[in-house]
Amino acid sequence: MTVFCTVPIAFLIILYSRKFQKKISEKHVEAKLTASDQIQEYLEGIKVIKSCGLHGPKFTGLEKALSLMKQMAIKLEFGTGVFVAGAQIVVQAGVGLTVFVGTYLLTGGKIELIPLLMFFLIVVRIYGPILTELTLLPELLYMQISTGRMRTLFSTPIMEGDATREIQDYNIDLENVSFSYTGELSLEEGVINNLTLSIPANGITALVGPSGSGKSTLSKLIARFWDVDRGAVKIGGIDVKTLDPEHLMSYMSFVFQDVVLFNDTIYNNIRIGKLDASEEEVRTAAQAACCDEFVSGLPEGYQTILGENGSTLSGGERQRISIARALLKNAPIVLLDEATASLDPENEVLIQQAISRLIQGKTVIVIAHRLRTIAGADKIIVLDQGRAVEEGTHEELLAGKGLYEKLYSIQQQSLGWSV
Ligand SMILES: Nc1ncnc2c1ncn2[C@@H]1O[C@H](COP(=O)(O)OP(=O)(O)OP(=O)(O)O)[C@@H](O)[C@H]1O
Repeated sequence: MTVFCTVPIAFLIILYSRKFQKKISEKHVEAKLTASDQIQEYLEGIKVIKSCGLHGPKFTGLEKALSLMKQMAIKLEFGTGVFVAGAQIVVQAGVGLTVFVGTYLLTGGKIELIPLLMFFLIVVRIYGPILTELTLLPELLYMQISTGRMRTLFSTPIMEGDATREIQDYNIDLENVSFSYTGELSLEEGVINNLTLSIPANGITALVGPSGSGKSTLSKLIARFWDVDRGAVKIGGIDVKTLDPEHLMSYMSFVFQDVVLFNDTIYNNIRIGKLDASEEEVRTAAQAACCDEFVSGLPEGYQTILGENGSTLSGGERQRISIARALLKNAPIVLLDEATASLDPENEVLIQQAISRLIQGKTVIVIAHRLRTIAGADKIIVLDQGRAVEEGTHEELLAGKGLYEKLYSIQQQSLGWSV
């Protein structure tokens, strides 16, 4: 009798558990597909950002969200691992306990063999979907959160501002600027903290400081890659928040370490600096940036198609192309992120020559890593944990015996610190 009751119940449970399992898998696949579509869309957005580094950073708020998503992914991956391992232990212990109790009851004559086997079958069948669900639960949760964030991200209005207001002078002032990548300043120390400083027009201002002190972030806030959380960045007295990012960009050239090159001809890669430039202008810029010689040596010359992000060129050559672009653009403000990677002496000399042509008569902000290269700067600002801790010329700062002097001595001793 017991067998007759147990068998149909067992079949019903098996059937139901299969449906249940299938439902979970379908839900999982659906979530995964939605996420991958969004990721695809997101990556497209990132490509836009990269190109906007040259033309206009309207979408660079996306980059901020990317880093948030990265941090979240790391935390969730870790959490998922711990959770899944815990869930597996609990479920497997449950199966073990069932077998133990069943065997005990069988040997005590309190249950027959066939109902027991049926019971085991049911247990195994039920535990399967439970385990699957527990395993997938964190992943589903993760996808729900990340798709939610992506939705917010894509619905974020792009930066706007006046596209006609002319900047008359290029003094740059930061007034009590605070910024954090998470946008949660009240909860944590920002990357830039209540920073007030001024960068004079028509001179070279170097930003120095230990790694992570906020040099790159500061230069990108000036270019309105991101909006400050508190305070204001002003150029010629105009708050950059009120300016259209693309319009603001027309006043700036960038020579960053991570040069963005497109899978296009060298000619077109340089011309991005000024889309209506004539062939002669492109060549002149390339010559001034010490590119002409190596480009002319290539079988296809300026029509050589660069691989993905210029992978066919050396680091120094890529950088010189980005300088040619900046020279062609001829913007009054130049933001320069000095290369940290060691270049061979020949490339280093050529790059220095190209840079000195680029910065002539401009308002220049150099993010300096090797202090000896900025000893001649008009003003050096030393950052530490997002605060300006010292300001002055090279000589003044050395005499001050503060952080600059310390960093300089360390570099002099060639200990290889990146500052
Ligand atoms: N896109 C980002 N998302 C989140 N955090 C970031 C991002 N970019 C930089 N940070 C963080 O902000 C802090 C300041 O970074 P930043 O690159 O401005 O420093 P830096 O002084 O230029 O450093 P380095 O000399 O190493 O280039 C660091 O802690 C860094 O990890």
